[in-house]
Amino acid sequence: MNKGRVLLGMSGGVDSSVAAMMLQNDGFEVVGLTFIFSELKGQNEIAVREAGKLAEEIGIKHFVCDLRSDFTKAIVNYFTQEYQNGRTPFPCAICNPELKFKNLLKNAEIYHCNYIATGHYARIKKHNGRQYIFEGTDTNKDQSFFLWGLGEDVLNKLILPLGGLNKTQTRTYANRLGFSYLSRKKDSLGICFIEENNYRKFLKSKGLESKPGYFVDIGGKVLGRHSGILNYTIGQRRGLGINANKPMFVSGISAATNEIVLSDYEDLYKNRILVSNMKCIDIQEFDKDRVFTVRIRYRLQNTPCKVELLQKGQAIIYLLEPVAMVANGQTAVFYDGDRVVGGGFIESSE
Ligand SMILES: Nc1ncnc2c1ncn2[C@@H]1O[C@H](COP(=O)(O)OP(=O)(O)OP(=O)(O)O)[C@@H](O)[C@H]1O
Repeated sequence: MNKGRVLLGMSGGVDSSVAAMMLQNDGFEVVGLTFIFSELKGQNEIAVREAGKLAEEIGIKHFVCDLRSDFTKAIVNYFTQEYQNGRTPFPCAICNPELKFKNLLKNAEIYHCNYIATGHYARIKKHNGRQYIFEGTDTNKDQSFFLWGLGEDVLNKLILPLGGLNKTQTRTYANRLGFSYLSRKKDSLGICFIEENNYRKFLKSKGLESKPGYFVDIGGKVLGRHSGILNYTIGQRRGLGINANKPMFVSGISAATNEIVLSDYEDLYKNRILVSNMKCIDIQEFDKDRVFTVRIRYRLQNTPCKVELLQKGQAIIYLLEPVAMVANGQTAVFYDGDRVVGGGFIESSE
């Protein structure tokens, strides 16, 4: 049975490769598309070559789309700017809606595909008649956190074949179909456009200077010298080079004064977070008395909260239990159980 044509984002990795085979076995005509996002040469060549190889082996068409100049403008510039402003960027939250999925939709028209697909570990389901992202069933691998910015234009066409699998099942699937070389591939880690995950070296290569300044305590008292705000992250304890008689943590970064605020761990706990650029499927859901949960980093647990919408896409999150490690520039993603209801970018916290 032919279920229609689906355009699948193929990175050459095991997840999108298995997604291709699952879709094909499910009766879809699969068309593969590999984006070239970054200037990381070796990585692009591997992605294009590996995806092309699999496409040939399973008999599907495969195309390549060069997005390097858009990626530099939208993602690399945002990334460096955020660090310069003392914030901690989260590039996937911009890349997914603005580049990856937008261009999957655009190319789906070009290649006459009815659907789009990726190998993300998340599910798509209807709730009150509208499509939403839900957590993947494998909580360890769940990638719903990366997909909060997708609108209904994307969700109405998107298929996520791996949402109900765990990573072992994905590898077993590849093995079973005779693609054991795929099952041995390592997971991609860190930021895809940065070599060896060394973001400091990357920022330096983009001309960002580390300007030394002062470590201060919460009251503004000078505690020592730091090597430049680019070199520190919220919650950091190691490598501060401070002689204090108790553990000290980075609790604030100020680009305006070029200061890093150090404090006790308890001072990292926040009760309120201001977010901007909120996106959601149904704004009516955000009744300020309703309890959601919020996640403020990929690997952190969800915390119960209430959300008050403000003007111009801003909102205040009232955390029902205080949370540590809140970094400006990162994303806050709201859940109702395992359903993603929306998200936004963290502006400040107290
Ligand atoms: N360069 C790319 N071109 C097209 N699609 C991509 C590309 N990179 C990632 N994707 C799509 O986004 C999904 C999630 O990307 P992510 O970077 O998280 O990869 P991953 O979990 O390592 O998956 P994979 O094993 O397929 O590389 C991939 O499964 C794939 O469908």
